Amino acid sequence: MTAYGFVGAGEISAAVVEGLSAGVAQPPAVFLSPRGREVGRSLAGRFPNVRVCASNQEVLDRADVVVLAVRVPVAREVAQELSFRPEHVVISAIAGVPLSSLREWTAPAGEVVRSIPLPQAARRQSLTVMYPESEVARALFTRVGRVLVPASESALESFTGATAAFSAHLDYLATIVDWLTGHGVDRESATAFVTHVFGRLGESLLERPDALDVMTSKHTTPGGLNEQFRADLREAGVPDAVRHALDRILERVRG
Ligand SMILES: NC(=O)C1=CN([C@@H]2O[C@H](COP(=O)(O)OP(=O)(O)OC[C@H]3O[C@@H](n4cnc5c(N)ncnc54)[C@H](OP(=O)(O)O)[C@@H]3O)[C@@H](O)[C@H]2O)C=CC1
Repeated sequence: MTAYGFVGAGEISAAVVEGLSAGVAQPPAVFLSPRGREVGRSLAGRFPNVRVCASNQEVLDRADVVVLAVRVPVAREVAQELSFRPEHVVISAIAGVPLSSLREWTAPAGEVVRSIPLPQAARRQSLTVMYPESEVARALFTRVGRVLVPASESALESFTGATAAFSAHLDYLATIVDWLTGHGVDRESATAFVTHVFGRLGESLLERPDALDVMTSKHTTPGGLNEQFRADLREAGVPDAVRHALDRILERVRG
């Protein structure tokens, strides 16, 4: 069975490793780099298939499939210090580092793939965007959810841009909670209501491919309250602000 190595044992590696291991009858062998000691120790303590190596190079020596999951500023230095082999398949989770750089840093590795695994990998519910198509990367990410391969590297970068919207989305929900608490509702009830309503809305969106259009029109009765609220936000320039902010993220992602 394929052995997986992870250089960078932080939040996203922990999610993928948990998805590969938790409750799996025959989990693959997983080798972790020594940095991020807390995460590594915890994963190795929970899962017998997981081992923390003495060095980043040991990870490469033990695994043919190597996931790079360090932060952008250290990525070049970390990769260039290592000796890759032609048999290595390198799967980068690092946002904003193009395939051309990754190939240069990891030569003579045989295959290099970019990916955007999601934290839901821990529950095997990631929808991992990856590029280019790769049987080996697909096999890894299918173990922790589903896979989406866009038409180009540039499209993968657009998906990276979209991931920047998570926090603002949660902030929008927190604004509604705050507004409720300023209008006669205690914080606990406000939070319970908002997380319930929008959590269930999220579940409904997953049910069918056209759900976004269908749900939007279902919740926009002509002359109704939702229509008025949406029109107010549009008039205030919210969609344009979202597009502009995403454009700025994409510029940053593309360096
Ligand atoms: N979090 C997410 O949802 C997603 C993250 N990504 C990408 O994955 C990458 C990692 O993100 P994330 O997991 O959140 O970051 P974290 O900061 O949680 O993890 C990064 C890990 O890299 C370790 N590290 C630092 N220097 C080295 C080194 N020289 N050798 C080996 N390991 C090192 C850190 O160790 P220490 O703690 O000791 O500093 C830390 O454990 C980023 O590039 C990010 O863009 C991609 C998709 C989703």
